[in-house]
Amino acid sequence: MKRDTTIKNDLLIRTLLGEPTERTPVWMMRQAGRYLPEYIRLREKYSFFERCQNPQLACEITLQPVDIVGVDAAILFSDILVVPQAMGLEVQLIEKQGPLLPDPIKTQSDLNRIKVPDVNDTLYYVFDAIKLIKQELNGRVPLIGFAGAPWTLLCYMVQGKGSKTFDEAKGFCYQNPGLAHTLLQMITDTTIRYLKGQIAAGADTVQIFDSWGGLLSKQDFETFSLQYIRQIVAAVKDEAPTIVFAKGAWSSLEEMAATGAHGLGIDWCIEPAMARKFAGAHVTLQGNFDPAKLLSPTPVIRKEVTQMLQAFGPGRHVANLGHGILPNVPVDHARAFVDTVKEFRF
Ligand SMILES: Cc1c2[nH]c(c1CCC(=O)O)Cc1[nH]c(c(CCC(=O)O)c1C)Cc1[nH]c(c(CCC(=O)O)c1C)Cc1[nH]c(c(C)c1CCC(=O)O)C2
Repeated sequence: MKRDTTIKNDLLIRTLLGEPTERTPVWMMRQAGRYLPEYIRLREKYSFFERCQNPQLACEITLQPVDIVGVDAAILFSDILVVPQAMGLEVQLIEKQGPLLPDPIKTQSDLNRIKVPDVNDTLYYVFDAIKLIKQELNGRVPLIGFAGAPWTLLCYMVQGKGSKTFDEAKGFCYQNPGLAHTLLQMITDTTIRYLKGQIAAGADTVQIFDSWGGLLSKQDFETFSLQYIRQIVAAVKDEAPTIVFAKGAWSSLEEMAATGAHGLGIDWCIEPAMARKFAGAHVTLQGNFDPAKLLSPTPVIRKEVTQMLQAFGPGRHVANLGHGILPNVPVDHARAFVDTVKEFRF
């Protein structure tokens, strides 16, 4: 495994690899953007995909939470939906509504419109951003690269927009399993190339976001999600520490640990002790503070974060939220979360 030995604060990498650390590392999913006034100002000037495609802007946004909140890792500013875009689908981001894919995949002829692209032709801007970010980070903290899990990307590529249930996407899988598996394999092949490209450009670790994994039964999670995640983890885990976050899919923690991933993200609906029992001793757990709890008064945040750290116990834990930070969280509440972890010792 390639390892950047110039990183001064490498708590995250050491924790993912199961090495001893002085304290628990901390970062927050979706930490770049949304709740930061410095980000919102940039949003007024540039469209979302302009922010993703311009390496200078992506770099500036990636560094904001490191400078402002003091997290132990940077996560690349981009989006999981740049992959469907690179495969040939149009993706728009509508202010206050979220993603819109005007021509979603419904039939075989829709599938013929997309391809497994050369990532160097289509996603070069992400690799350029990573190179610039690594330079600007100058070894302060590691850089996390990421991609959406094939199942979560299928949800958007078929449904065409966000949804609480993704019932059209699920209906597509149950009515046309052959098409669904062709699409999932195309996304998987693209994602493997994409994550390898991110690691080659300098990402120190990568996370696979399966935000909608919890919509599937345990059996369907294996069929439509985990068998593809397994391929991705197998392809990248020897190049960089790999984290799998499948929100709500706690009933498959044992199977996810068996993929060989270094870290598993969990949400706040499962207790740390239970997650540890399912996942076993040889994987790092990441999570699992309820993002809405960051709306509590800061003394409550401090007390509950301390309880969370004690519940996970020392070692093999990366403190994080159980899902992305909410846009309406005051910055000092995010800072209270981070500071509590950084001050805590077992
Ligand atoms: C499902 C999903 C998406 N994108 C992502 C996921 C998986 C994680 C999760 O479940 O939260 C992942 C993502 N999206 C973004 C990042 C950047 C890095 C980070 O800070 O973690 C990451 C890791 C930026 C973004 N991606 C998006 C924004 C907000 C739009 C804006 O700032 O104009 C940001 C900062 C847009 C986006 N992109 C997506 C949605 C549903 C939306 C709209 C709603 C929202 O704000 O989350 C798809």
